[in-house]
Amino acid sequence: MAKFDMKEIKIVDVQVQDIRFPTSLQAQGSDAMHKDPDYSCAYVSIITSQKDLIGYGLTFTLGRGTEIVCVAVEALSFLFKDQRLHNIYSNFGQFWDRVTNESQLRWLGPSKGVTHLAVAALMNALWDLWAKIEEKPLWRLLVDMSPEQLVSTMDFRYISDVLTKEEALEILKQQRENDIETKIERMKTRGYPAYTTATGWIGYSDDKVRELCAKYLTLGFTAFKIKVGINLEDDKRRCKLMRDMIGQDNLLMVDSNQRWDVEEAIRWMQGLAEFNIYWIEEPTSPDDILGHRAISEALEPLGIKVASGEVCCNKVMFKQFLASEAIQVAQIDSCRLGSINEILPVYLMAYKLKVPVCPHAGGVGLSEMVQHLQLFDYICVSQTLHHRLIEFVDQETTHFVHPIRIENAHYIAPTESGYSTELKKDSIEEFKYPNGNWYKQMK
Ligand SMILES: C[C@H](O)[C@@H](O)CC(=O)C(=O)O
Ligand SMILES: [Mg+2]
Repeated sequence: MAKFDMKEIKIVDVQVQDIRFPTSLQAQGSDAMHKDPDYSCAYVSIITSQKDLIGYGLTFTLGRGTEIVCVAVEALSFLFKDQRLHNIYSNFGQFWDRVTNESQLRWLGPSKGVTHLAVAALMNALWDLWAKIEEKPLWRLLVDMSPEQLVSTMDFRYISDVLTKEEALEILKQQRENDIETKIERMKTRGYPAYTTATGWIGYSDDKVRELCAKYLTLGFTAFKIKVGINLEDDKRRCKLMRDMIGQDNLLMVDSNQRWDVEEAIRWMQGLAEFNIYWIEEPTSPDDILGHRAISEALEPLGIKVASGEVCCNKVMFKQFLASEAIQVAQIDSCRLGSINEILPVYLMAYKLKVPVCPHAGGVGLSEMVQHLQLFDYICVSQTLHHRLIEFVDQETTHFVHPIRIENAHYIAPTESGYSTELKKDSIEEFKYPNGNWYKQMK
C-alpha cells in the first residue's frame, strides 16, 4: 500500500532561495571564460499539503545572475501552486509543455536562457518529490517505470524528425528484454566510472596541479581534465605537467569553455595534439553546430574527439549536434535542459545516433543529480560503459544532505529516496545571499 495518495496531495507553496558559495576566492571552477565563478544555485522547495513532504530542486548558476533566475522561478510558480500531484504526474509530459510554453513567459526563451534555467529548477524539484513519494532513489524510480510511463513524461515536439514517440517506446521496450538486474547490481557494488576536473582549474598554480594529480591518482582516478584556452604556451606547459604526473596510459581531456573561433580552435588543438588529448570540450560558441562539425572533421585524424553540451539549452539543439555528427561526446546538464522530461529524449537520441553521453557534473548539485540519470542510461538505454564517464568535482558536495559516494573513482548508486537535491539547513543559513552568515561577516 502506497504511503501517499497523490490524488489527495496538493502543492501549497513554491519557495526559492539564492545560494552562493564563494568559490572564486580560491580560483575553484575557473576557466578561460569564467575567471571568478562563485558556484551558486537558485534553490527551489515545493511544499505540499502533506506534512514534511517537500520536493527540492535547483539550477546551477555563477553568482551574479542567480537573483534573476530566482525571479523567473517566482514568475512561473503560479503554474505549480494549488495543483494536485496526481494531475501533474499522470500526464507529466503535458505539464512540462505547459510550463515550458507558458504563453507570456515563453517569449523570453523559448526553451533557453533564464526562463529555461528556472524551468529546470522547478521540474527538478517535482522529480525529487515524485521519487520521495515512491520512496525510491530517482534512478530506481526511472528504472521501475514502464516504457509507456517513461514516454509519457517526454514531449516529442520538434524532435520527431529524428526520434518519434513510437521509436522511443520501442528502444525502451527492447532494452528491457536484456539482463538489467546484473547492471543494477554492478551500479550498487562497483558503481559508474568517473573522471575528475578538480585537478586543472585555470587559476591553479603548477604546484597545485601537481599536488592534486597526485591526490586523485591515489584515489584511483584514471581520467583527468584540464582547462585551456588563454595562452598556447601556458597550455603546452600545463598539459606536459599533467602528462608527466598521470603518465601516458591515463586519459587526458581539455576544456576551453567556448574560448576560440573555429579556425583558432583547430590550430590550437593541433598544437596540443602531442599530449594525446582524448577530447576537446566546448572549443567554440556552444551554439555553433557547423563550427563544431568543422572542428570535429579537422581533429578526427589526430584522434581528438569534440565534446559539448554543458550549456546546450534544449533538445532541439542536441538533436542538431547529434544528427550532424558535430560532437562525439554529448555532455547533458541536469540544470540547463528542462529537467528529466527533456533529458530522457536526449539520451534516447544519443543512443539512436550512437553518441556516448558523459554528463557535465560538479557545479552545485550536478554530480548529485546526473549520477541518477547516467545510471538509468546504463541500465535501461545504452546498457554499456564503453567511452562513458561521469565528471567528478568534490567542491560543494558536502553541502548536500545526501552527497555523492565515490569509491575507487566510481559513483556508487544512491540509496536514499529522491533526486539527492536537498541542501543542508546549515549550509543555506551560511550561504544564502545576501543575508547568510558568511555575507554578514563580510560587511
Ligand atoms: C565555470 C565552471 O566551473 C566550468 O568551468 C565548468 C566546466 O566547464 C566543466 O566542469 O566542464
Ligand atoms: Mg566544461
